[in-house]
Amino acid sequence: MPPKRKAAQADTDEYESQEEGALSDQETFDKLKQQFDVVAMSKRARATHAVDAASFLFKKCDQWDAHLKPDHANRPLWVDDAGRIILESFNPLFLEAQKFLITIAEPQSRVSRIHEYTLTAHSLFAAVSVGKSTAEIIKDLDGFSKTALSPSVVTFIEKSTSSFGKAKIVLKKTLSYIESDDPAILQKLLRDPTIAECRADNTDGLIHEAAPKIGAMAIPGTKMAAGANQLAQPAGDMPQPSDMMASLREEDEEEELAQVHSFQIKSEERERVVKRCQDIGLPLTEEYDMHNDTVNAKLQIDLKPHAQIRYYQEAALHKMFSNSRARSGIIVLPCGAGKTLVGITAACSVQRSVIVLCTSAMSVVQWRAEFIKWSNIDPNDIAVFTSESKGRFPRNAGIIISTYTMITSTRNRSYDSEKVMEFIRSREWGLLIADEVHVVPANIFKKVTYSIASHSKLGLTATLLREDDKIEDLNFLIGPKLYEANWQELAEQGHIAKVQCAEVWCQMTPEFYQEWLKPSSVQKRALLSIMNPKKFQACQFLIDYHERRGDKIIVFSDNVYALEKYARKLNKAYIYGDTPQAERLRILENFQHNEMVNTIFLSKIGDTSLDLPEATCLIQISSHYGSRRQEAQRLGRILRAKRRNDEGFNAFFYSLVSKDTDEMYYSSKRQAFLVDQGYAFKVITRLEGLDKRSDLAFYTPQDRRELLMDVLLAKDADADEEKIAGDMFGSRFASSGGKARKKNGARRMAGTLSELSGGQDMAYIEYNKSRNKDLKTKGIRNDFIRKLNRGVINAKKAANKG
Ligand SMILES: Nc1ncnc2c1ncn2[C@@H]1O[C@H](COP(=O)(O)OP(=O)(O)OP(=O)(O)O)[C@@H](O)[C@H]1O
Repeated sequence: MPPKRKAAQADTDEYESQEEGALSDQETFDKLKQQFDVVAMSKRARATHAVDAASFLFKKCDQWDAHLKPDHANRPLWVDDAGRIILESFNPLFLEAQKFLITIAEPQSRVSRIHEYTLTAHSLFAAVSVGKSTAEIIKDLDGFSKTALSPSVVTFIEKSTSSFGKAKIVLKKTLSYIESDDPAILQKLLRDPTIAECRADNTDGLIHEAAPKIGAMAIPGTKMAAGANQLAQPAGDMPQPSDMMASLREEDEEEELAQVHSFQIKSEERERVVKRCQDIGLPLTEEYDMHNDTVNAKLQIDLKPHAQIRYYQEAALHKMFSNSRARSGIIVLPCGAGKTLVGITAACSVQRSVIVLCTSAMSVVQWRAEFIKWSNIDPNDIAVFTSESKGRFPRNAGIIISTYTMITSTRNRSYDSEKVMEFIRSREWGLLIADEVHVVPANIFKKVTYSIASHSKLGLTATLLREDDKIEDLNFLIGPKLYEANWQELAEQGHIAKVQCAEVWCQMTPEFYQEWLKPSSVQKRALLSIMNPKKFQACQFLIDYHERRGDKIIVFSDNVYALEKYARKLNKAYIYGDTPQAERLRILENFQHNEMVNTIFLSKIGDTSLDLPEATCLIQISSHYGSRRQEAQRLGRILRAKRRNDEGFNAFFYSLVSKDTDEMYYSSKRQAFLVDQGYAFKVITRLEGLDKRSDLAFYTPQDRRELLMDVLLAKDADADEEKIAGDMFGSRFASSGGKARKKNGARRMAGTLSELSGGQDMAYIEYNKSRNKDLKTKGIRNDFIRKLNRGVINAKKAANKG
């Protein structure tokens, strides 16, 4: 038997001998998995020790005392027996250890001096998928660790990694197969009732065929690509002719004999199979050997010579493309760090048809423009599939950019849309790029993977965060997390802006707090906290301050009642779900180009559905509940600031909270992710000079009383979070009782109070006209800006047509 087969046989024997005790192995694996689930541990701890939720994290770890290595001070890691890893960022070996940990573990928290990681089955799965062997992982982890690794950690690593890579999920002519070079593995899988149920045919046998050859590759835009030829083996190491013939013959023999075995599964059951395989400890890899794909046409695309990808983009792409194959998975980079270019480079590496899915039609336009900016693709080869444009590409290979909604919504599909969908369904795609993948609900993504037969998938996101624990699903639907960048590091290097985060505590005024303390509905209390006059003044004060500094400011309010009140009173333009498209565009374009429009107010429509221009200051006045994802996403709006490389430049992120109300609790919950990314939230309890400003709104007791009356007269529904029609992403965390606002429905009675009290509120009347209308009627004053805006609109129209 030739060596390779012998090895395969040995593997099988080993596997089968393990299988004799399969039940206990499985049990051990499950137990270990449970043991290593820190989230579940913390939930359990909370349930059993209701007093506090954190002390269990600081329990004494016996093994640390017993096995502290003599030179522990030089080593940067603590690894406890549950797989939690603490990394000292001040240790000389920090950078090396960090590089290693990013590959094998999940970053949990990266505050300035101490970073925390966790070993999970997924992270180890990802580590092996990028070429780390079990022995290497254990050796390096032990090498960096101050103590000897506990046996449970070693067993967990061994168990999680040993079965990895034994079976793959592959696509052939748009059909899905489970493939392995060891038939025993497939037989074992087929003995599992869930997997057997998902099999596409009823036969017992397997399909046998010759194994494909493996090629070599370089990622475009990297140094390696630039000198790919020179990187071939140096002449001294080249085998001599006689050796070469012998090795070629050997290769030939192996090629003749190397076989792969497979069985077909139902495409619609793909996720179930992937999940089941993971659960039984035989995770499937999804790899695409594009260089040997002779079925799908090659796409003519390469990066333009000026495109030089940055080191972290290259690191992320290497995780995807080592081994000359494309491996499916998720790349996590902060907003503004250049996820689009990562996606485009991946497309240039795969060089087969690509489908890109975005969350909004605006992003579709952006992606198209970026493809043209960074690559030499013929623009005709890029088709856009949105409600306005139903393009297909003319040649055999091309790119389609669309939205999740277009691909998944089946209701009222037009004839043209159905034709494009047929076009998409009937072909194989080399790469599926899923943008903003963390906001896509799992059921939507399941529909996507069912409609689109893609050989590889790349998920792009800034945060793998969801409040509903559904993030795990992405592991089955796309693949493991391949790379996650360190936000602070990128900020230090000027790739994203440095941000000063502050929580501003606003005292409730006595009259507002008195009402707040009364037994009233949750909604009323929420409105009282948001409309607290001191908060209003703080907002006005900060806007003034930052406008004077030349900042562009976005004020976020999830509550539309407050949004309108604040924006109108301060004479600023605002956008919420019901703002017509043309008005939205006009406001955003003015914000971008018009020096007179430096502040805009946005509802949560700004989180996912708008292409927001760059801002340098964010102020949150109301945010429902503790969504860490939304907080991170909003911070991302200012990370792109172009002035980030100016000496001492900082962007600003303020959260205004009414003191001693529920807002304080939610605010700290929301900050958790950013704190873990190393952002320090300063608490500002007093804004210097605010009390002396008689020009601020609600300065007089009379004004404040009138505002209070107004709030008390408001309906409870006014406190509900906005629900945005057709927004499949943003509404996941909406309050269940929230009702969609009808178009122009809930406009509150302007000037009610003056009418009720019989008094005249001059200030209120003066500012009560909407700045939105102002922008519309007066239009844009500056000729240059007008031209520019016309250009932008025309370009967008042209892009949509294309
Ligand atoms: N390697 C690079 N060289 C030069 N410019 C780059 C590079 N990578 C990204 N950029 C630029 O950085 C900016 C931000 O990139 P991009 O919009 O892709 O970020 P992002 O991570 O997708 O952000 P968001 O999540 O906010 O959409 C863009 O102007 C882009 O052209």
